[in-house]
Amino acid sequence: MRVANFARTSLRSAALRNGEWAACRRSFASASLPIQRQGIAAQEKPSLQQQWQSKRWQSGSAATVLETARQDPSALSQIDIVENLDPKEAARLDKVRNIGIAAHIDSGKTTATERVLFYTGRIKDIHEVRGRDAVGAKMDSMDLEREKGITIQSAATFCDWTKKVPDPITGEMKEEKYHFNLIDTPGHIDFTIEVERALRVLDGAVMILCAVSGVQSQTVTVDRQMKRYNVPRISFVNKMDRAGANPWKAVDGINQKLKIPAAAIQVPIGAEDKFLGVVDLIRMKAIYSEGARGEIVREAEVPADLVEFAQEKRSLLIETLADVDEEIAEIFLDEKVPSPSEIKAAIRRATIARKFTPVLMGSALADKSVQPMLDAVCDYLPNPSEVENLALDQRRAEAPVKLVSYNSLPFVGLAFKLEESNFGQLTYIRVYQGSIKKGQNVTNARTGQKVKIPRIVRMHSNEMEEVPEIGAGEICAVFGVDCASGDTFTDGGLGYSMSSMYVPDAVISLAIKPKHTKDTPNFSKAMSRFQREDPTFRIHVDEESGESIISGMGELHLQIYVERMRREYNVEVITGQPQVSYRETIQQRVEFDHLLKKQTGGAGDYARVVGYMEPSGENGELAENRFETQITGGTIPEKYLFACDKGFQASCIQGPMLGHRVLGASMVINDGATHMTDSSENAFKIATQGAFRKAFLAAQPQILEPLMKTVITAPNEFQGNIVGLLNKRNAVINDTEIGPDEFTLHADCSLNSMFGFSSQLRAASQGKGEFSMEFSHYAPAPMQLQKELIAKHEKAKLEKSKK
Ligand SMILES: Nc1nc2c(ncn2[C@@H]2O[C@H](COP(=O)(O)OP(=O)(O)OP(=O)(O)O)[C@@H](O)[C@H]2O)c(=O)[nH]1
Repeated sequence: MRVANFARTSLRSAALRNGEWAACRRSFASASLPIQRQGIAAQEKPSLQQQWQSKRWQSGSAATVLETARQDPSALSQIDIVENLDPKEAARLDKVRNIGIAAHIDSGKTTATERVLFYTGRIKDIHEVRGRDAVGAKMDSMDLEREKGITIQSAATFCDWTKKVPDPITGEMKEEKYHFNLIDTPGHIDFTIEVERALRVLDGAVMILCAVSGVQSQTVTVDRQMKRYNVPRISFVNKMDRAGANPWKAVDGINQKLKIPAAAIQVPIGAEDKFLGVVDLIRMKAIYSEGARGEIVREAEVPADLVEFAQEKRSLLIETLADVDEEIAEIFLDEKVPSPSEIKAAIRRATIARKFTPVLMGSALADKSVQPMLDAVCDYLPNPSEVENLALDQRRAEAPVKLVSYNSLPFVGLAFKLEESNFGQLTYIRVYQGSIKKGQNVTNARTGQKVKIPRIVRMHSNEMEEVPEIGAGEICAVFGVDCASGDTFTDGGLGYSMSSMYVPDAVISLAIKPKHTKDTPNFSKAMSRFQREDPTFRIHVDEESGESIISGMGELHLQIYVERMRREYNVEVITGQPQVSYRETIQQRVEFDHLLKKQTGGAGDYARVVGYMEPSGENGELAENRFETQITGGTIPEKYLFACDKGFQASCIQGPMLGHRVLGASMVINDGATHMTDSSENAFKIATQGAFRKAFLAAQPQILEPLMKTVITAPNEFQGNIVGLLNKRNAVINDTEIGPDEFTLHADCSLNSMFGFSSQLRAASQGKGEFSMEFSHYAPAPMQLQKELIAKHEKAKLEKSKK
């Protein structure tokens, strides 16, 4: 990395000698400014933009610019608008930050958010998670969250932060007001969809780490999610007051485990119960949080005994930045020391480009050093105009178009979360372009339906504040809009749609029914609400047993819904044992020629389908199910082929072996026959299902089970016991890190073997071990298990047929 930078730097030096440095620097700065969302590779300067720029210089008129944007928004970039079009709009956006707080379980996300709300004047008092006053933190508004001390649903809020900045000329302190839209997310993997949808719509994130544990299993998951949505982040090492706190372990973890260049921009003053504050390495100032709740921020000289250490860490910060930022590399190579403003600008550029994360530290619980973290949000995370968001223009063959956070452009927003409230469905919307007003008509891009927005609110946890309008780049919630999570709304005929969030597969299921039949209507109501709100929670009726089966991300996920049913809908339920969600697949190609022919008087059924089934992936890899038709000569008309596709999709939902979903199967229909009077869409659907079943069972079928990435941390003395537990479960241990006190073990375990593991781990580690599990992939289940599952399934079918 550094070698590459050296090469670039010498080019840069040549440019400098030729007096081109200023131009070169401008073009570098603007090319690296916007970050790209939705996974489309960043372009340097699109030609359309260049065309547009020349247009801008020719016309020089704001009205023409706006008209061009309306006719062809793809010809504009955020930089053009923000820097050149409307200074007022640019100034508004410059002070907006849409941020999420995400981290491993129990790192202190909710505790830190509570301080943010207090220091920004949003709440009057601080209440703790599981605090003695039994009030609970503001963002954990659900009773269950307060009782269990865990966050279950993400909660949105907004607040204004007044940052004090020195005037560059006079040096006098002046105030700058920033507006934050903030989402606190759950840490537990079972509620991971909440993190997915928050990160999908946020522009930046604060990744919290524990000062004792550093990078933990869920930190790795959250890191993956941030990378999925190209979200830049700052890192905050919390719990500096805890015994054994060591922020450098977290910094190393980010560099080594998450592979993100990271450097501390602060060093701690004191540690554990003597933790007093931090040294700001950029300005070389000590910052203390004082007053009853740390509300007084006092700056002082760096304590003498810390000067040398702080200098050392400052040099390390500059060195790390030189690796990821060309301007600092240049200064570094010239053996000069960059100024504080040069360091800050480099951190901002590199963070927004996702090449670097600055690391801050503090203790939310001890009310220490939270305010500098808020300043860092303003300094280093992007404003909405610095993030490139794309939509697909459905009227122009889904051509990607840039959305511009500019109020006067047509409205485009994404519904990222639904919630049932006393006043009807509440839909959370991120406004990407244009503004949205109360009473305005908007169109749902998926359904084409036009809806009127009767009410707009800003959410503050479970409270809401009604507003008449929300501008571009903001987050709000609206009432009375019937839609699905992930729908795009636009002004009239804009025809744009945005990509939705990633929804992981359910891995666990259980049979459920109301205890008393009188509760059935409420049971159904609750089920349909939970399904609408949470795309990872699903319900279906098992055709063979007739039971309702709910499925989700883990035991806790399903338990929470069972509990919510009791509390919120007054429905007691009976549940079966949690079951693993298996998958069924095939291993070889099989041809079929299936005829459905029924003549029972009157109109009969006739359909013949010919083709083959084979694994849909190559070289034994699993791929999505695929249906294809290769009919020549019209032996099966188009409308019947459509019915065949439906038959295929239905067969994939309940596989022929266990009734679990099918994965990795491909079906091709290349011939067939119809009958003048007896053929129908239904006949072709049933014929395809019949062909599927026969061919599937002949194609070396196999049952797949979910394998879970499992991470266990425990004190070193229990390592033997825990490895023993894993061996009994045939787990594959991939890695073990041994620290001075604790070890961390990474293993792949089958979900089936992990039932009851938490109590056994507790027993094997005197309650000191922790583990987390996340779905990794599907793999063939052991032969013996496959046989047992099939036998059990056949037995259940037989018993049902006897009834
Ligand atoms: N010692 C210490 N404890 C802390 C600190 N911050 C939070 N805690 C404690 O850690 C526990 C978890 O805190 P939360 O704020 O609920 O953590 P979270 O990350 O929001 O938790 P989930 O959303 O459930 O993953 C609580 O008991 C807090 O009091 C800190 O700075 N120091």
